[in-house]
Amino acid sequence: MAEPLLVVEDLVTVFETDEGPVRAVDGVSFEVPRGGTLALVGESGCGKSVTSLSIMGLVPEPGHVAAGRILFGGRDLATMDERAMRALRGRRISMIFQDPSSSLNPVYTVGRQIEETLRAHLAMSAKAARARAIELLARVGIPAPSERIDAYPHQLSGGMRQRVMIAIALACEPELLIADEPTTALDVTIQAQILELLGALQRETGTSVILITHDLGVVAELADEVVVMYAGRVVERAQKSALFTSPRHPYTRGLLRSVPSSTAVSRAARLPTIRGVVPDLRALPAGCRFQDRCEHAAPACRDADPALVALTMGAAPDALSSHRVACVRESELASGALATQSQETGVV
Ligand SMILES: Nc1ncnc2c1ncn2[C@@H]1O[C@H](COP(=O)(O)OP(=O)(O)OP(=O)(O)O)[C@@H](O)[C@H]1O
Repeated sequence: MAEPLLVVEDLVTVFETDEGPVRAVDGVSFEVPRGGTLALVGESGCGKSVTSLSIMGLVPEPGHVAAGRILFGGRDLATMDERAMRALRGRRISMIFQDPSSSLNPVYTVGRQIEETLRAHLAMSAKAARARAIELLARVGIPAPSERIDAYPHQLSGGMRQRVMIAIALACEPELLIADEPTTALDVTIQAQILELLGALQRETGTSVILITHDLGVVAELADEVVVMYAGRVVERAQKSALFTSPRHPYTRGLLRSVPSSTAVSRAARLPTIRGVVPDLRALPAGCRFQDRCEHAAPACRDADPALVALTMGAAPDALSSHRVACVRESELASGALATQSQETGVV
């Protein structure tokens, strides 16, 4: 198998707060294949954004990467100094955020902002950068790009601003694009257009993508592999089709309970509400972090925080090595031993 572009290994990111340390990301591991799209999903506060900020070297104070490795092109980003990170950011790794209004500078034209990215990393002349910026605006579907290049962000719609952000992110043809809820701030028709654009650009450029989302419709549309996070940990990881057709962790089952199959996921399929609340990261229960919300919780679930392990039974052969789940009752659930209880009570 080809070497992955990015390997995140046992990543721990901690915020040192007045109430004590908060392990926002606690032993997270995954790989991003070249040209592939990995989705990070989970409820608000589970650590998706902190994971991506850790990769970018942008964890805000009082946070820091406390352990683990983030291997990219043979180098560990977790220990890289800020100067080296700055050379990578925007060049080899880019990020688009949820709200383009807060990422674009309101006092500069969009053209200037694209040109600055190009010139900072690619040693281009002003003239060449302007020509390339117009090309990029055209590529992301902005009409009349040679006029819009001189527009200020407030003169563009939200969807157009997000297209500009995508143009900036892809300006230097990065190997990895991190898209953090890229369509959440947009209305539904524009969301579909932006997703289509992201998919098309990815196919065209071969850029690897980490997609952070609450939206299972977005996952169904763009992801190859899915990492499900809960309270700072990965609870399940699988190829998209395996995850949608045979989710194994009770939390993933809960998230997907109203979703019949990957092909039938509607664009509006947001994460449904699961009873109970996410535990306070400063006062986690002993054992599995999901136990208080899990209908299958048993005394064994309090013994230890379950490790993420490859499935032992019932997985499609080609998914065996990649479908992993962190639940001590996984094989009972898979064998159907707990199915009756599940049918009686409704899943999670
Ligand atoms: N600046 C901060 N100070 C202290 N704790 C923080 C800070 N930022 C994040 N955290 C902690 O990290 C946890 C994970 O946050 P993160 O933003 O990664 O969640 P998320 O899954 O991306 O949520 P959302 O979908 O709402 O963006 C939070 O629940 C919080 O406990």
